[in-house]
Amino acid sequence: MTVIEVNHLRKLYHGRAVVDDVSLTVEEGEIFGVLGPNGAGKTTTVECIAGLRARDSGSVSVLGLDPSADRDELRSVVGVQLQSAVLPEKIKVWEAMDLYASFYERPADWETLLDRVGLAGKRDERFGKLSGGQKQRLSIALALVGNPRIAILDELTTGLDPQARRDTWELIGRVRDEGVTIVLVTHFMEEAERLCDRLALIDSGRVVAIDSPAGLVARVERDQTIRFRPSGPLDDAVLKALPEVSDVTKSGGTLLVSGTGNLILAVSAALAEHGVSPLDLRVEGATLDDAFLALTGKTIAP
Ligand SMILES: Nc1ncnc2c1ncn2[C@@H]1O[C@H](COP(=O)(O)OP(=O)(O)OP(=O)(O)O)[C@@H](O)[C@H]1O
Repeated sequence: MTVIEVNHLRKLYHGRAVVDDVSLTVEEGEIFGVLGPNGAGKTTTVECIAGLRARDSGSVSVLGLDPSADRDELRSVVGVQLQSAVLPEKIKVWEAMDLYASFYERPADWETLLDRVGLAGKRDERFGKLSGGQKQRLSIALALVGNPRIAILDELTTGLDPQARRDTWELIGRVRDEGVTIVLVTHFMEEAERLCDRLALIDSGRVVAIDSPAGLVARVERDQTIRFRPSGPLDDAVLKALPEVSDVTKSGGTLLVSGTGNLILAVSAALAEHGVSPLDLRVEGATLDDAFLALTGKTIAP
């Protein structure tokens, strides 16, 4: 079931279109990513979906509601976590949860929610004393306190260390498993690749492609590269003779073999035939950034 439908969305600031032509649909129960470089119009797009900004043209439907006309109804079904935390430093964790819960007719039990985001032990801590990861998890709990069917999360893990980032991804996966549809704005390729079922790549206010992460990467015709240390002597000619292999280079004791098709299978079989094992084997393929580059001529990474 489609829960969000955006058609030809356009938003101007001072006469400049920052969202120029965005069309997308989000299906119930998926994690839908909005990925693109800084300033691409991602936040503005989701703010129009959440009813926080008025669009200039185009249509937006969220669970059958129009965000610009049905704001109150929308608020009870859509939870939003925005980029910057707006809580006062001195507010305690439980006070923030209690306050946000009071905005809703049928709020979630916030004690259970705090437990789910791993903050039960911090209920009496002041917001200003929380670590970056804890603040982020609190903002996720606040976005979920109204029992939303859709959660919109903007730059979820910016500023977090790698462990806190992975913990947050795991949390979001669990929230989705409980039935909440998630729209995730990000400029982290790894986050998009690991977490999202489908992604809209956005550049300069326009959607350049929508697909699964694997589907986007598969659009890039790029050689794969395999790196390994051969366990014994091996004549390069053995590998070069394989139709899948386009190039073989040596760097110290490491071989770099590039090619297309089922390269790994072909190389492994040839090595096995010659009694050689590939040590420290690594496979490098195309990434989402390669896909973005192929589609726009630009890279997402700053
Ligand atoms: N209220 C505003 N008034 C004027 N310009 C704005 C306003 N909000 C955003 N912009 C501009 O609109 C463009 C798109 O901003 P937006 O925040 O939607 O991009 P983004 O893709 O989310 O990027 P980021 O990841 O940097 O937030 C940017 O050039 C930004 O400076």
